[in-house]
Amino acid sequence: MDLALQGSLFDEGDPGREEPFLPLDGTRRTTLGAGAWIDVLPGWLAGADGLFQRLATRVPWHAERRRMYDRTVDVPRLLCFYGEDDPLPDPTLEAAKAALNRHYAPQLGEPLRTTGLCYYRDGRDSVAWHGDTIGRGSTHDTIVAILSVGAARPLLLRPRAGGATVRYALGHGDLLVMGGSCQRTWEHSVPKTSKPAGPRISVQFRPRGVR
Ligand SMILES: O=C(O)CCC(=O)C(=O)O
Ligand SMILES: [Fe+2]
Repeated sequence: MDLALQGSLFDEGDPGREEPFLPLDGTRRTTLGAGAWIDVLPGWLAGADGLFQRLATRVPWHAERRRMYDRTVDVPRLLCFYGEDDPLPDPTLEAAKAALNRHYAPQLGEPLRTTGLCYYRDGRDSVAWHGDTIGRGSTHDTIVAILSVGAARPLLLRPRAGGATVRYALGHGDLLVMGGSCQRTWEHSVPKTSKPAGPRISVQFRPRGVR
């Protein structure tokens, strides 16, 4: 049973209302090595049912196909990308970005500007091992902040140089921030699962020129 969808029956979500965010000085930082770190704040967004429901129904999700070697394959998740000048599809995302920037922009030296959305319909949807290395993530330290709503799915991280994989179960309303060299010295993935998994939406905030 999908608790996110079930909960949303009771919380229609008022788009004008800002859901409460926990203060970001409550994040717990884990140093991964090679200059990479992760900040985690479970339950950052309380009452995330409304946001899940609004994004699921109002975002113009689209499927993509990508060329892989000699064939074209379906990207196994739905996508929608908002550039830095695009209005976001929900005021709670504007509030999330503003809160992240109050906390992270001083240490990053620039604000998070773009918003990528991924919709994982069920356990067959996934993202393969990668770093966000299109653009400056391949050469410079940066920050990618992820707000996860809906069903819990594990986000895995592994060092490019080889070594143990670390696993974070990202639940409804949780925040995970990848920082430092994480995009170029580590990779991350959300693996497929054969266990029943409800829908999950991942919201990624990135600075200009990182993708
Ligand atoms: O699902 C997630 O939270 C991760 C998505 C991701 O890594 C990406 O879109 O680059
Ligand atoms: Fe990524």
